[in-house]
Parts: sequence; structure tokens; C-alpha cells
Amino acid sequence: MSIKKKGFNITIDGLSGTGKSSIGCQVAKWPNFTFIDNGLFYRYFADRFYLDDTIQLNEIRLFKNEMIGNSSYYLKEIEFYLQEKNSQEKFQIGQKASEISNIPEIRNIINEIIQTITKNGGYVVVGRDATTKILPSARVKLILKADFETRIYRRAKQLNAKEFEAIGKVFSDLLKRDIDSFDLVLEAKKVDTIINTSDLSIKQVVARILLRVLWVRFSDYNMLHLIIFILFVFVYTLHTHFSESN
Ligand SMILES: Nc1ncnc2c1ncn2[C@@H]1O[C@H](COP(=O)(O)OP(=O)(O)OP(=O)(O)O)[C@@H](O)[C@H]1O
Ligand SMILES: Nc1ccn([C@H]2C[C@H](O)[C@@H](COP(=O)(O)O)O2)c(=O)n1
Repeated sequence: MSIKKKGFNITIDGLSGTGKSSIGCQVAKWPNFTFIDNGLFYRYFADRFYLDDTIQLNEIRLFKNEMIGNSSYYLKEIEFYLQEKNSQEKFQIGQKASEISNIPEIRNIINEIIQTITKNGGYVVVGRDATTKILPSARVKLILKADFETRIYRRAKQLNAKEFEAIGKVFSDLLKRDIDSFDLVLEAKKVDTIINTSDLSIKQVVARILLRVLWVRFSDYNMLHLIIFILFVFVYTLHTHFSESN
């Protein structure tokens, strides 16, 4: 049973540190889907097009078409471009990304790029509004959540923050990101399946999501058979009805 079906996309939203990126890229592996981290777009745009306190909207508009025309190249470029930054740079880029995410045109451009790239299916998109705004028609839509303390612990471990001051920075950064994303996640929470990852390992969360993917795909499969069966019964009944009346 192939999961790579026309139009089959998976979206995963959640606050910072809930595990979207680590889990999303694992989820993408088994059905051989392409992973897209929506937050990376904001970061890439912020670092490339927000120079000397000026947002280069024209450049961004041109870039949109370039990226749509050559999506597999640019998805890799965005991923690797940011991997090369050190943690201080990443922190600053994150702050600029948060600023540009308040500009509606930039949000629309990013959403449009992702919608166009994913239109044939085969993608796992993670972010904060992937389930509600970007791909509300995705076949599997999930929200990850985790306690605030768990998320601080995970982020501090990830950044190797051990000193009181460093942990304080993690705390305030996470709080700010939560406040920035509050509306988006609140909106998403209304409609989707929520998984609390606080007491689950990455593997356990991935397994749950893949089970859900299989279930959705399996119900498609059964539904198709059910429809064929009903059609068959209908045609057969018509056939016997008309042969009896002749
Ligand atoms: N279920 C889990 N159990 C233990 N550690 C986890 C779990 N999920 C994620 N982590 C760890 O927590 C850290 C943060 O996870 P990740 O970067 O995937 O979160 P995120 O939701 O994508 O955050 P952001 O939105 O800030 O990018 C990573 O180091 C990751 O390995
Ligand atoms: N759907 C999204 C995704 C991201 N942002 C903003 C919020 C963050 O400040 C920034 C970077 O995201 P991250 O890499 O931390 O996931 O981009 C957003 O507003 N909407």
C-alpha cells in the first residue's frame, strides 16, 4: 500500500521545543516524503533579505518565483545555509525572523511558495500555521504540545546551556516565541489531533504519527473498496432487475 499518493501531505504544528523539526524529519523518512520546516523560511528570508534594517520586499517577490521554479534546489539551500551559522548567529537570525513574520506580505509569500511546491503531495510540513493556513486540506494534521519546563529542558540541552544566565536566556527566548505564536497555535488547536510529547521519546511520537498516517491511508483504501462494492451491487441489481423484466 503506497503512502505516496496524489495530494497526500502531512502537517505538524506546535510551539517551540515541542519537537516539530526532529519529529517531522523522521516522519518524512518512511513514506519517503520531503520535509519542509516552515520556520526555516522565515529565518532564511530574515538573513538574506533583511539587511541594514531594511526589508527587501522586491527581492523577496522575485525570489518567490525563482524558488517555485527550482524548489528541490532551494529546499536544500535553505536547510544548508542555516546549518552553517553558529549559535550566536542563529539566535540573532531567529529574532529577525520573528520581526519579519509580522509582515502579512511575507507570510503570504511563504505560504504561497509552500502551497505551490506541495500541491501534488508527498510532503511533511512543520510550523505554526501549516495545519490552519498553509495546508488546511492536508490529509494528516497534527499539533504537538509539551509542558513549558520540558521544552526549556530540551532547548537548554540542545544549546548546551548549563549556566544560570544561559538557561535564563533560553527561558526568556522561549517565552517570547510562545507569545509571538500564541494566536497561531490557539487557532490550530481547534481543529487537529493533539499529541503531548512531554513524556514520550522522539521514537514514540514518530510511531504514533506513522500509525495515524497508516490509518488515514488505510481508510482511503477501504473506502475505495466500499465504493467499488456499492457500485458493483448497484449495477448487479439493475442488471438482474432488467433481465427479469425482459
Ligand atoms: N519527544 C522528545 N523527547 C526528548 N527530546 C525531544 C523530543 N522531541 C524533541 N526533543 C529534543 O528537543 C529539542 C528541540 O526539538 P525541535 O527543535 O525538534 O523542536 P521544535 O518544535 O522544532 O522547535 P522550534 O520551533 O524552536 O524549531 C531537540 O534537541 C530535540 O532532540
Ligand atoms: N509558521 C510560522 C513559522 C515560523 N514563524 C516565525 C516564528 C519564529 O520567530 C521564526 C522562526 O521559526 P522557528 O525556526 O523557531 O520555528 O519564524 C512564524 O511566525 N510562523
